[in-house]
Amino acid sequence: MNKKIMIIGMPMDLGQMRRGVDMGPSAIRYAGIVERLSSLNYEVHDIGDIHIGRPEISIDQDSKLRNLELIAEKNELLANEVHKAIENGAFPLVFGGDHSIAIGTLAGVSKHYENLGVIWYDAHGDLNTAETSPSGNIHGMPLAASLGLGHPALTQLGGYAPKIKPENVVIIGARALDEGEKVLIKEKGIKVYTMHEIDLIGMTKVIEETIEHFRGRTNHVHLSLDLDGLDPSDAPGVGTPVIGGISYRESHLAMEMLAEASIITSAEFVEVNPILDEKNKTAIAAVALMGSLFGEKLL
Ligand SMILES: NC(=[NH2+])NCCC[C@H](N)C(=O)O
Ligand SMILES: [Mn+2]
Ligand SMILES: [Mn+2]
Repeated sequence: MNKKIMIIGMPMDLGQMRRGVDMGPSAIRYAGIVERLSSLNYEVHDIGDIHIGRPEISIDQDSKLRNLELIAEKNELLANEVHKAIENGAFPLVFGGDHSIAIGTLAGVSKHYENLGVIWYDAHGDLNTAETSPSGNIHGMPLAASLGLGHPALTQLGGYAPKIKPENVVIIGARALDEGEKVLIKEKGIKVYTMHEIDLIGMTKVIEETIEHFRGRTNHVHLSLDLDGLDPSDAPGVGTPVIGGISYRESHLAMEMLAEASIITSAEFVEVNPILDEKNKTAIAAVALMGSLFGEKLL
């Protein structure tokens, strides 16, 4: 694994309606991420947070694409930082913020790799567009936008689209999909491990198959880990919890197996909301998972 890590905080909360997710990057830092990765002999650079400057009163109450312009503008800044990190030979590690930031992260990463793979670890598909979204919240749209579907302000971020191809995407942990998302998954043939498959074959097989899926296709895989992919009992500090999720243990194993395969070349950990959390439990879980992703072992 790349021994140089660039941490980028993205305190975005405009992609959804619940306050507090802008404090996610602080909560993750408070849980000791820099010390954790440094102790694994990484050279860790923390560039701090991208400036979001959220207005106190949401300007866009009834939109089908709430806060579109601001989200696009701020994600452009994130894309530039992610791009710079890779240019400097570092592994970009982004802390959210709501999941709309994946639009910026992927715009920065995919510039470098023609066949970027993506693991979308999430209770949700985040495959909505303005037409299919039940909420108008852009954090439910980043995977669609990165595939080139949706409003041009999102799909054309960085000046090109699409960022990724449907055959290079693997969704893990899905258990809450909107009707339009189900149609899209079938239409595009996106590989999805729902909770049903995880229960049935186990996380070991799910990750083995995922690694196998990327082998020969690409050497660069981005991990977009939404903490709501985990069960709310293990990660209560998220804005859109869904019961019946992946356990902390299964997630830990998944990260260890990905570390062993050394296929992950960029990552983001999103949707940590310390206001909704219990004693920073969700950020602490995120930090432990990152430890495993970067090769931490007990013995
Ligand atoms: N990144 C997330 N937590 N997304 C939740 C999305 C929920 C729902 N599918 C929506 O579009 O509003
Ligand atoms: Mn989610
Ligand atoms: Mn998500």
